[in-house]
Amino acid sequence: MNILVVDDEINIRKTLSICLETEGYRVVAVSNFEDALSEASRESFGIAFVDLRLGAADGLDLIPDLLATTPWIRIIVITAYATVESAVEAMKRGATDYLPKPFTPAQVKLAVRKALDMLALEQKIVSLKEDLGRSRPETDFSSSSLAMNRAVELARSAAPSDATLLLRGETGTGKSVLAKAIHSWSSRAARPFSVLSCPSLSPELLESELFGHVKGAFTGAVRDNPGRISACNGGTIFLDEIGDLPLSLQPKLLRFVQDKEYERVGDYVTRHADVRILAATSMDLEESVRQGRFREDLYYRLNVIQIEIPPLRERPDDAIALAEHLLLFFGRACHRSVSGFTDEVLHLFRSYRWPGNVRELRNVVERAVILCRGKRIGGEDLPDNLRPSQNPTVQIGDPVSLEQIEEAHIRRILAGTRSLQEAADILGIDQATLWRRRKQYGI
Ligand SMILES: Nc1ncnc2c1ncn2[C@@H]1O[C@H](COP(=O)(O)OP(=O)(O)OP(=O)(O)O)[C@@H](O)[C@H]1O
Repeated sequence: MNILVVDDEINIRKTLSICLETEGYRVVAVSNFEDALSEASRESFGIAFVDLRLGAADGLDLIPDLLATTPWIRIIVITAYATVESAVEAMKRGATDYLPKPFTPAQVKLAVRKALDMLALEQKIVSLKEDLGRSRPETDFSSSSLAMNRAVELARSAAPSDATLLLRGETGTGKSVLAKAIHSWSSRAARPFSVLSCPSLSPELLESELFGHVKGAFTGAVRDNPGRISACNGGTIFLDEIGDLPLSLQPKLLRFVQDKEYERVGDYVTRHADVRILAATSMDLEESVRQGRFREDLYYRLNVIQIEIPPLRERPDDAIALAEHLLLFFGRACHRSVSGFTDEVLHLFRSYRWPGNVRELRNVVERAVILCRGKRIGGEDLPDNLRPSQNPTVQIGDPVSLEQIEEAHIRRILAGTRSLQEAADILGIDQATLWRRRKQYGI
């Protein structure tokens, strides 16, 4: 945790620095308004102690400027001229606490603790909101597959280090949930975890989302954006489908991975942030390196430890165990008392290729729970593509939308091909487009 101290009295700067550093915080102490803003634009601070009288300047004016640069910062105002009015005004402008001079080390520590508790609570609320929004079944990593157990073991052993990890596996195998678990098993667990999906944004937006931008950097940049890296200081960023990171952005990410340094778009100030990078890919990254679409030096930096999640079709017992786990969750969520699957369904689950892996299984179980009218889920509750003997309901010329034709076609091609690259080649689209279609149709 970095703490900024802004006070024109050298003794206060020294005392506060000593007091906070003995508690293990990194402190940057400055004497004036300009230095405070310049430090805040260079580094990410969690807390700032701001004196209300900074020579001729008014510390109150610094509060909105600091918050504009670092929206999550907790500002504790300190002054020898404590009045109710100045305290109220400071709070109105966004300060979180008020410390009258002279103060004791115990008061300082208490104020910091309060600010940190509040920060932690806010982060927890954000992550709980995300979980609620997704209403996700609990992740279940138990497996009877040797390869899957090896992957989870490796993830657990590598979690406490700061090493960059590359998670590999087909779409829907659980790379994102494993990345989140790795973060929760690391010492960064109490700090933010952020996910950025590389194919989901244009190169320009991806750069500004990740590294931030300054006001006026491009059309539409109406205010400063600190970026995910800055907001995640002390935490972890998960870069999904890293193979789709545009070539133009790769040197910037490489520099950040190596030196933890970067610049916001439209800015020349070099910033530093302590963020662990986890990356994932469902592509053949080595092929992308050979074709010059992915930098070799970045590939090696990201690939310090590689964790391979096997596809679901290679672990049929897991498909059954996960299906039962998901059935419990969706049964409860949909208020249905469905007790299990018929033997026919269990057989289909074991033999099906699961091109969309756990994501597809999850969708299949959720749909079946909603449609099921009996006690157990039967073949009639499954989508047609799981029952190869059945005639597909969607055929060219049927009165259906183009989307339905597209979905059925993609499903059939995926079921008959050995790799995503092969499927993409047959469909005549690139892997990023195929990835977006699979997300769209839940395959
Ligand atoms: N072990 C698991 N237990 C429970 N649910 C899981 C598990 N693994 C994956 N899922 C569920 O499957 C879905 C897909 O998982 P996830 O998004 O992590 O896959 P992914 O490999 O990152 O996919 P993509 O490459 O498309 O981003 C999610 O809904 C997730 O909750």
